[in-house]
This record gives sequence, C-alpha cells and structure tokens, in this order.
Amino acid sequence: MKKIILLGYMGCGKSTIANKLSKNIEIPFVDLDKKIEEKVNLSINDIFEKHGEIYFRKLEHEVFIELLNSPDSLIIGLGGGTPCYANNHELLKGDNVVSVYLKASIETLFNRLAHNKSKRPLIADKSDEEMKEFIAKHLFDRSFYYNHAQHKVIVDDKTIDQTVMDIVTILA
Ligand SMILES: Nc1ncnc2c1ncn2[C@@H]1O[C@H](COP(=O)(O)OP(=O)(O)O)[C@@H](O)[C@H]1O
Ligand SMILES: O=C(O)C1=C[C@@H](OP(=O)(O)O)[C@@H](O)[C@H](O)C1
Ligand SMILES: [Mg+2]
Repeated sequence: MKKIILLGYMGCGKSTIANKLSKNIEIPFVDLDKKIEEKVNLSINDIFEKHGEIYFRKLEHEVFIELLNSPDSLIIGLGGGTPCYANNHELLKGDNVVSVYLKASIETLFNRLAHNKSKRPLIADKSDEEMKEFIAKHLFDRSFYYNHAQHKVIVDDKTIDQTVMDIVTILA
C-alpha cells in the first residue's frame, strides 16, 4: 500500500503538515520520532543522552523500514536527519512511495526553531547566533539527501493549509 513520506530539515513542518494532511486525505499519519520513542520507551532527548546519536540512527533506520513494510497506507513524517543516514535516501524512490521534501529557507527554519529547540538535541544548547550558523551549514550538507525526494514543496510564507493543498495537488 501507498506510503506518503514527508522529509526536510528540523522545523520545516513535517509533523505539523503530516498531521493536517492526514485529516484531509484520511490516511493515517505516523511520526517516525514518536514511533522510535514508543519502541524504546524513551524521549528523543533521552535516547541521544543515554545511548548517543549512532544508536539513534540505527533505531531510526530499523523503524523506518518497519513502517515501509507495513501493509497499510500511511503518511510518514520523518525526522530531519532520516534521509541522511544508513542509505535511507535510497528508500525515498521505492515502489508505492511518494516522497515530498518540504523545503524551507534558513530564515524560516531559524524563526520556527528559535522557540522550539528544547526537544531537539542537536540544537537544544545553541544560542541564537550559533543556531543560525549551524542551520546554514547543516542544511547545505543535508540538501544532497533531501533532493532525492520525488517532489519538492517550498513552505516559506505559506500557511499550514496552503502547504497541505500543495501536497494534495501532487497526490492527485
Ligand atoms: N506555515 C507553517 N507550516 C508548518 N509549521 C508551522 C507553520 N507556521 C508555524 N509553524 C510551526 O513551526 C513548527 C514546525 O515544527 P514541526 O512540525 O515539529 O516540524 P518538523 O517535524 O519538521 O521538525 C511548529 O511549531 C509549527 O506550529
Ligand atoms: O535533524 C535531525 O537530525 C533530527 C531531527 C528530529 O526530528 P524533527 O526534524 O522532526 O525535529 C529528531 O529526529 C532528532 O532530534 C534528530
Ligand atoms: Mg517532527
């Protein structure tokens, strides 16, 4: 069955958009980070703190594969780093997969993340100044992987509903 995959940098809106899209097209939404948290009964912050990022990336790959192999149609909201590890980017073009990169500018990402960083271990301790530079470099490194998505939607200056409608158009 069909898997609709939303990907993109932290704060681009994957979880928010997937949730709304799910209500609109009546396909269930699974957030990969939430599935990982449920599987090991730890928050993302605790996984990074107690076991480190490499352990998280292994778990992330395993749970992503499990979701792709599930018999149901699903909307899957990835974590920002998912396509960039364990050759996960190659899974973005698989059979029955529709992958959409939610592309946001550094400015949009900074504005959305500035008040929303405590649950994101990669940026939780950064000052505003450090964060701007980090996002710019990190996004540059990761764009190669994000660009493996089949579709791209620019999310800057769009409401949640506008972005959802852009995706509905892609799916039509
Ligand atoms: N137009 C918009 N589209 C998506 N998210 C938005 C928008 N405007 C503000 N936001 C906020 O930006 C944040 C995006 O976070 P989230 O959905 O968790 O992103 P991700 O899962 O990609 O890290 C949320 O706090 C959301 O409310
Ligand atoms: O970009 C990343 O490497 C990460 C993004 C997070 O997901 P969101 O993009 O939903 O914040 C989460 O998977 C973890 O903190 C690592
Ligand atoms: Mg998310």
